[in-house]
Amino acid sequence: MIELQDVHKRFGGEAAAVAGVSLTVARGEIFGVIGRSGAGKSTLIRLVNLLERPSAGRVLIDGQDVTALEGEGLRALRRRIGMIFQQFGLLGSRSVAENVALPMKLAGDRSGAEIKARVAALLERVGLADHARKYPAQLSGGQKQRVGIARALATDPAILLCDEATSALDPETTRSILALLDGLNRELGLTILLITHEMDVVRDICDRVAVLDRGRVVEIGAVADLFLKPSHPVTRALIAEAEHRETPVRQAGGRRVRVTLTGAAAETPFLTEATRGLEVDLTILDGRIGRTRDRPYSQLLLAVGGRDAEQALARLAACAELEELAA
Ligand SMILES: Nc1ncnc2c1ncn2[C@@H]1O[C@H](COP(=O)(O)OP(=O)(O)OP(=O)(O)O)[C@@H](O)[C@H]1O
Repeated sequence: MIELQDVHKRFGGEAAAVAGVSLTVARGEIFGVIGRSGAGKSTLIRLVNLLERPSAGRVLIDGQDVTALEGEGLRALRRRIGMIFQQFGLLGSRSVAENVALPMKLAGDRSGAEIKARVAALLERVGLADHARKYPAQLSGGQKQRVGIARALATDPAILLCDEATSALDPETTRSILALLDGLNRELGLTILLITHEMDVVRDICDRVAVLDRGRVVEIGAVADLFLKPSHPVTRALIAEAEHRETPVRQAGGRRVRVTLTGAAAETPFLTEATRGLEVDLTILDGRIGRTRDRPYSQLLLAVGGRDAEQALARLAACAELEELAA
């Protein structure tokens, strides 16, 4: 659906903002790109709808090379790709309904009555049916982003690009906007490419994620895999920051193992089962329990000692992924 092939973007003589990125976003997927400030995220997402032109490489949408599109071809592409922004990008002099109607008016392929009906339906869907006549300045940040989403969907795009769409919002409003995007993805099969510097956003809503560092993808994969077994230092640091913690502070004797379970197994009493009837000293040194978009996970750092430690570890290994760490 979205395919970037060895895409580069250089501004003047500076180091390349995007330095050879290749990735594919499947139809109907929510794909996240995460990275620190300056990593090249905004540039990357703007290359998809050609708000920026690649210096080298190709951008394909549904198999079509769009890199060289101009004029009507480019306008048609932008109607297939909606976009929302951190600062919402609404026109302050237009009402909510007028903001949402604008892309349809510009496209010029719907009657006034059709536009009116579609604006009403879109505002209803984003929960703003009662705010059509208001102006952006009268809305909260979350409401403004809802207008942004309605406007982005006005031309019925198959793809939605989200450029730090929740970064200006508080945590609760962020969750409500993510829930809206999640629902739209499921209902409409909307493909969503989002960029963010927040690992929480990726964990809650994305299917897959790429980590961008200095214009390059340093790690890519399913969110649960990357989140629970990060291999690149940048990924590790982003996760540690999101969880507000350093590596474990507790100490205990015995063998140190990291136990990871995802899916239904994560919600079983696996510690009880692993130690039932055994003489084991089990200390939980650290733990992460939560869920990614599609599955629950439990990841515990344990110290396992006592006479039957071996047996308990064997039982754990049978139901979980087990990684032994240096003591
Ligand atoms: N129009 C431009 N002209 C010159 N340099 C640019 C332009 N846009 C971006 N850059 C540079 O490209 C690099 C990547 O910027 P970009 O905004 O894509 O990163 P980012 O990961 O989105 O960061 P942030 O989250 O801070 O926006 C930076 O060094 C930036 O200064």
